[in-house]
Amino acid sequence: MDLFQQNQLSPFPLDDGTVAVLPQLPFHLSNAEVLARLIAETDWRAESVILWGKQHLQPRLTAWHGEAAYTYSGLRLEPLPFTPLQLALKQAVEAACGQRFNSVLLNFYRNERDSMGMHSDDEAELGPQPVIASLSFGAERTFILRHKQTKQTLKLVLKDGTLLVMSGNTQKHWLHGINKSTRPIGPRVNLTFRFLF
Ligand SMILES: O=C(O)CCC(=O)C(=O)O
Ligand SMILES: [Fe+2]
Repeated sequence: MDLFQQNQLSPFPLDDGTVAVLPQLPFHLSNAEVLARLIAETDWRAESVILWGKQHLQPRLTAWHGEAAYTYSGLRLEPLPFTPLQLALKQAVEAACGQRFNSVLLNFYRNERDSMGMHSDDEAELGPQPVIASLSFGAERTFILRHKQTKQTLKLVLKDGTLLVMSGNTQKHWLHGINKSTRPIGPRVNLTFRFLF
């Protein structure tokens, strides 16, 4: 293996989309310290969303930080300013993927019962080819990608410190999500950095 490739994103083979993975984002703090600080310092919210006309509590906690409000599933999230830790993580992610971001959605999966339903991040304010940089800390969870037409399903285990970047037509042709599990799973925090136009 070429040692110089270890700090670079590697493409994950995918039809009709572009996904790349970096197993460990270079950062000056340990993954454990980042996880502990994100859990303790974030103003976590249990948000309700409207699905098929009914109000549901999301099966995870969230926070929205950055420069613009975000609207999805009938929910309008007013942004909080970036914290110093979030800004440092944003800079590390920007350096790794050569893209700028102005917002971040934080997701806190408290245990195996927390999840995220299959969706595309395809809101108009993300532009026609959104670049979404997803950074994970804590327990491993399986990230599922499902093609909207062919139903091809791919699974990727997202480990502590992993950066996954979706770009190109990924949101147009693929859904993604995180399933619940029957096996006990510890806490995980995921940050999805986005650019809102
Ligand atoms: O937790 C994850 O890995 C997925 C997060 C996600 O898809 C999102 O925030 O839109
Ligand atoms: Fe997403």
